[in-house]
Amino acid sequence: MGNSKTRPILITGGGRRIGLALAHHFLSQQQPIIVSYRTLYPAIEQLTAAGALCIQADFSSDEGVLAFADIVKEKTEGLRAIIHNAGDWAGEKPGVALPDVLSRMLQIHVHAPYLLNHALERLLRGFGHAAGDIIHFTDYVVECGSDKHIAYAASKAALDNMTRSFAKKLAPEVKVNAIAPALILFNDDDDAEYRQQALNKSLMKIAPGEKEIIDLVDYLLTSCYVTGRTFGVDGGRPLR
Ligand SMILES: NC(=O)C1=CN([C@@H]2O[C@H](COP(=O)(O)OP(=O)(O)OC[C@H]3O[C@@H](n4cnc5c(N)ncnc54)[C@H](OP(=O)(O)O)[C@@H]3O)[C@@H](O)[C@H]2O)C=CC1
Ligand SMILES: Nc1nc2c(c(=O)[nH]1)N=C([C@H](O)[C@@H](O)CO)CN2
Repeated sequence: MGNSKTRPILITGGGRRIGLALAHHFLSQQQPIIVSYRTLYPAIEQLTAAGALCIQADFSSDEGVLAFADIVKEKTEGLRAIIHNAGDWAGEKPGVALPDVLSRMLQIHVHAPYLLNHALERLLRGFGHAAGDIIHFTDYVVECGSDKHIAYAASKAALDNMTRSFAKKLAPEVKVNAIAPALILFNDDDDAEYRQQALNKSLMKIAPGEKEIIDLVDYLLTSCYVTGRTFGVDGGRPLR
């Protein structure tokens, strides 16, 4: 049976930022990866050249999610882990229809992980105790809500709850955990005022970057016991 190093890790949304950093991290460890991407960035071509299996997928419809799952099942007999990184930070804004925001947030943060976990469960099982992992990327706002990203926070809260449901369903072969970040990375269009305000919201007052997430993912993958848990990576923001 495939050992953990031969079974690929699936990363959704691996074309940029945290997903891309995770992809490079695992490639540097000779860990095979499968990456879903929506936009064909040059980084995707670089990952392909480095040996990653990159599959184009748009999760904005259930059909797109399931079609991606079918391709994954054609390409591999097993998976070491699924890392649900793909996400969309949309707020309620004038001119944007509320049903569209809610539907978009639920689609990427709930429909996609829910359908992929069910469709790919077979690939995670059959390799022994705690031999498979699912990691959901939620958000610190699951704890406290967000007045400007209501649908986003609600969708991430649903994903947080699914962490415990899938942990019950898949144990002990597969562990299921969530990582709940607060500010990790700024976006390029974040201006200086926003950046200072955001930094001041945590005790640690930094945007730590992707390594903070990578190190926790590595820990979760090495554990044989931790499941059904959410790990805040938030710089002490709840204590502010
Ligand atoms: N960055 C941060 O500070 C924080 C991040 N998080 C969470 O961590 C995860 C990674 O964050 P970050 O790297 O900043 O994310 P980004 O927003 O930079 O990238 C998200 C990725 O998801 C992909 N994606 C979005 N919607 C879809 C879709 N409908 N179908 C397919 N792919 C899609 C994007 O593809 P494309 O590039 O083609 O659009 C992109 O590759 C996310 O789940 C996020 O919610 C949580 C809190 C803080
Ligand atoms: N898909 C994304 N989700 C989130 C992002 C992002 O850039 N892409 N950014 C954040 C913010 O950093 C927020 O945590 C700051 O308080 C949240 N989610």
